[in-house]
Amino acid sequence: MSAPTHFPDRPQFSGFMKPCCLEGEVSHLEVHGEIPADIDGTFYRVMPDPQLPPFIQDDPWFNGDGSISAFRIKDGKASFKQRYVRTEKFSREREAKRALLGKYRNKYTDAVEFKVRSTANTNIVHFNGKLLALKEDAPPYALDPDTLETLGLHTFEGQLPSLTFTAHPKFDPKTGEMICFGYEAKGDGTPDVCYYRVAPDGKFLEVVWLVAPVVGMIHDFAVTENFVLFPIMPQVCDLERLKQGGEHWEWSPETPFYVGVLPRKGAKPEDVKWFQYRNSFPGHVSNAFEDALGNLVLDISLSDKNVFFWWPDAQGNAPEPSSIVSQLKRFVIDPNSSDLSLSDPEVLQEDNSEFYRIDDRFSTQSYRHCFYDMMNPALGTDFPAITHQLGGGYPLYNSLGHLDLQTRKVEVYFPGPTHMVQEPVFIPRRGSSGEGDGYLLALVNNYATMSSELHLLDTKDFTQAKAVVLLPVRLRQGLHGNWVDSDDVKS
Ligand SMILES: C=Cc1ccc(O)c(OC)c1
Ligand SMILES: [Fe+2]
Repeated sequence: MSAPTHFPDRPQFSGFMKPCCLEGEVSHLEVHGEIPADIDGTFYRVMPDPQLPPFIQDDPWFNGDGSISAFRIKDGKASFKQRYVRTEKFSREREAKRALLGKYRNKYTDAVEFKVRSTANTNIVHFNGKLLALKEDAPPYALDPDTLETLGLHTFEGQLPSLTFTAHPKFDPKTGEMICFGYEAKGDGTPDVCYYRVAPDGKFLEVVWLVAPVVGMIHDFAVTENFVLFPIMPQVCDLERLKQGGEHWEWSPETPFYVGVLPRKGAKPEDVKWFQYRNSFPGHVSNAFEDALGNLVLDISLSDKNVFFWWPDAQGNAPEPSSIVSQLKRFVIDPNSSDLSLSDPEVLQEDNSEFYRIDDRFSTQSYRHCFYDMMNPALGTDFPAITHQLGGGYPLYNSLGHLDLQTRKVEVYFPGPTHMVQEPVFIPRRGSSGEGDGYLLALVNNYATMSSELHLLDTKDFTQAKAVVLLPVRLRQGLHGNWVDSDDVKS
């Protein structure tokens, strides 16, 4: 197998999606407008960014090496640092000067044998003094929050019982506990789900092993005060297909959307209930909580179509990417019900939206404010001017939304006609405990300058930016990130 010397001429490697391959620091970023003086912390985010050209055909965006960006904000100023996670894959490929890892989550296509295949490219969370770089097929990699240096694979001093760790752990704001799971937890193609809770000091509190009704992707999940919910996408894995060098995932139009419901504490494996709804694609969770009647309220992105269109069904069918719409929907689930079919959810917001973020101090609790990415072409995006630079392989969003779940009013921030937004983070206003009172910060792709920007909004004045911070470089589309306040680091 000869190693390619350049990235392929495909949308996911072109235009704004051309790999960046950059590590470094900028000590003073250019600020337009004003960064409020009370903001003091770091915005960490991760993007898949292949260090070397893949040797397999049409490698999806999701298979790139995890590159961590850290934006430090203090005293109205912003600095920037970026470093790759030194995964086993990254380090061995750097040494070999060529790609060695094959297809997304298919070890049978690798050029060498890996102990851990993680690309650490999906989320970056702060826990117990460390950053954890997450990919749902492996344990976390731990990083130093200041230097972004990789400390190594993190198995919680050997307590981690699962081969896998979700990219979407949840944090209980009252207890500081981290609630997690892994799926395909006993290896590729296994239906085993491992649920676990970790105390703020890193000690495992509880482990429960479950068996899922289908080996499907469980990308995000939801937690309430007394329950956890596991939404399974109808993207299914088959070990024989993997062994033949095929894709890890295949869209299954016959498979329902399952939601597993398990008591959060003290559950036995047989306590899990698998509710089901008609075939649809569950995306990211906004939040979940228990209502006055003890029902579980699950606010989640839902699409009628296969959002991961690059993994088609067995016949090769996939939707036209521009036809895919996801909406924020609300399922109400009675955990004691013996009827396992879910009623139609309520549409909370009509727009095509994803990447919901909340005031995390209200995670697992009843909440009022939801912030998100949305796509509304009528806002004025100049598509003819930017289409050749968009790249592709993922849905795009041109604006930020704020939904008030009490009044159902929506506010929209449109960053400009040549811009697309990445996932935002919410920053509480210092000294204020009011839900949603603070700032929203998002990385923005500017296709006119072919560089990246941070846009900072005050949630009290949502429709215009308080500050726009310019980066001298382009950061390609990323996944998830989190705000780590300086207060949270000290305590
Ligand atoms: C957005 C979802 C998602 C799901 C699985 C992945 O491996 C991933 O990698 C970046 C992203
Ligand atoms: Fe995600």
